[in-house]
Amino acid sequence: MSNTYTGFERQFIAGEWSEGSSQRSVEVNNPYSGDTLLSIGLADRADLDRAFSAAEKAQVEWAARGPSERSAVLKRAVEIFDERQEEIIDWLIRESGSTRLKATIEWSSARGITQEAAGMPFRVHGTTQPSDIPGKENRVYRGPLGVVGVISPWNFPLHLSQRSIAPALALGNAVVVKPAGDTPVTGGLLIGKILEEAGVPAGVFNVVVGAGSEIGDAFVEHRVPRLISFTGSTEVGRGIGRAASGGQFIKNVALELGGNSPFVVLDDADVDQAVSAAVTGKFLHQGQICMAINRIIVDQSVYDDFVERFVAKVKTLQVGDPGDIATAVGPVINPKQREGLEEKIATARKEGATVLLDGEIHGQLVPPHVFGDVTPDMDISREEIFGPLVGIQKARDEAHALELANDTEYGLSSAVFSGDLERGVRFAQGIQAGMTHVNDMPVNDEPHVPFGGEKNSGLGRFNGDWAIDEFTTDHWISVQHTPRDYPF
Ligand SMILES: NC(=O)C1=CN([C@@H]2O[C@H](COP(=O)(O)OP(=O)(O)OC[C@H]3O[C@@H](n4cnc5c(N)ncnc54)[C@H](OP(=O)(O)O)[C@@H]3O)[C@@H](O)[C@H]2O)C=CC1
Ligand SMILES: O=C(O)c1ccc(O)c(O)c1
Repeated sequence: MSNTYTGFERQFIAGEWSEGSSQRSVEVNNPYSGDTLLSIGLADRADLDRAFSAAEKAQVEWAARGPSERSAVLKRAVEIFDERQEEIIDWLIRESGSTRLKATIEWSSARGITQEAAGMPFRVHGTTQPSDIPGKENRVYRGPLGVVGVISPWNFPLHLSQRSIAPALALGNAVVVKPAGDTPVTGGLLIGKILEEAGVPAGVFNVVVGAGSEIGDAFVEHRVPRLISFTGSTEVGRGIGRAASGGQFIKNVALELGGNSPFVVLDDADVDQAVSAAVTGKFLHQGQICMAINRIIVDQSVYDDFVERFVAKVKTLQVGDPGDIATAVGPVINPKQREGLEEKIATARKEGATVLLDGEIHGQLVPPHVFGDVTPDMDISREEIFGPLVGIQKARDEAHALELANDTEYGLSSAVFSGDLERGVRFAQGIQAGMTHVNDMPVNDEPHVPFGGEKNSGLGRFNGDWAIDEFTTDHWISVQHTPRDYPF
């Protein structure tokens, strides 16, 4: 393995590391120390055009390569993930404020989807279909879309880019990615270095670092991309969906948006196990996970016992330096997110929630806050928190717990604890969500199972066969073997 990667102050376009052409630049800061990690000149629309043109040109030859060739590049990328594990984890800690535990989980997730994608070139199947027309043979060819545009967020920047990039490339597409402004390295440029080292041809993979507000619309409305794969807020996702389907160049969208995950504890649950799952499912990455617990709903018969044990366990969490292996709760990503959490805390208090646990905020370190006697109409129940805060609601019975769980515009992940697994499954089937975990936390993702949401949590699914569906398309070709009789 060569020395650690350098030269992240540039765009990665057409296989070249080049200065951004925008007049604007962005400083990338360590959310914990405040240190400036790097400054990068942003991409402008001309850079964006160059990236999409390079991708469009390179994609044709890339798609024509045999499945083994495309697979080999992704297998090499997996080896590089292994060789550079500590370097990758260190960047996640410094750029996104990930604790060492979370950064290791994210490294593993991104490696895992890359490994899963390495097998995808051999899993693309066409079909033949019967025909009622004499002499006609119906063939359905499944092939790549062309160029895929990826827009990713700052919370799991490496994995939430790679889980679109790796399958798209494996299936013969080319990719242009726009990472979040807070995490241009782990959200895109680091992937560029890895894929460049792995042998991806020039132009097949491109990274444009630019403000969503400056090039976002141009990115989505561009003539070249056939799909926009977006992960981020529901608010921005709505606009992207409109622009992609309503612009001059219509294209598909895959939207993985906000969540409001309910964590339900039924009257026959193992309370100790439920408490352990709830603490990790809420406070991993300071709650900045789309699947993170957003509402805890506990049957009235075990409410007091759960609250006492939950608060006691949360008090033991170490808040501080994300590089310290003992730290459970690190910094939130930026001052804007911290200010939003301060507002949520004040609103919860004003709306009458009982403060069960709070603490002093220092810089971007927001200690866990727990509120009791929360009602479904409170802001802390209705909006995605995306931070280390949580409200606990009391359910009269199972039916009321399900009513509370579904009282949300979102439907991403969810969880239910019960001493009877099949009762838990029956309850899960009543939850309006893309994912539900029985006797586990809602924070789960595996590279071969469908990941995605319902309602305002988005459109589409990631991983495994679902990614193959997402990043390929069908072309029906009929072959008329014998002359056809026409009425005119
Ligand atoms: N479901 C999930 O996984 C996530 C949900 N969220 C939710 O979103 C909230 C805000 O987080 P935030 O990171 O600001 O999320 P955003 O949705 O604002 O940003 C996500 C990505 O979209 C880009 N973007 C922003 N505006 C546009 C646009 N008009 N066109 C194209 N791309 C655009 C951003 O670029 P840029 O960084 O340059 O603005 C970033 O790369 C969080 O508090 C949380 O509630 C956030 C992250 C992940
Ligand atoms: O959207 C998210 O926050 C998120 C985080 C981690 C994952 O593995 C994932 O699939 C999504």
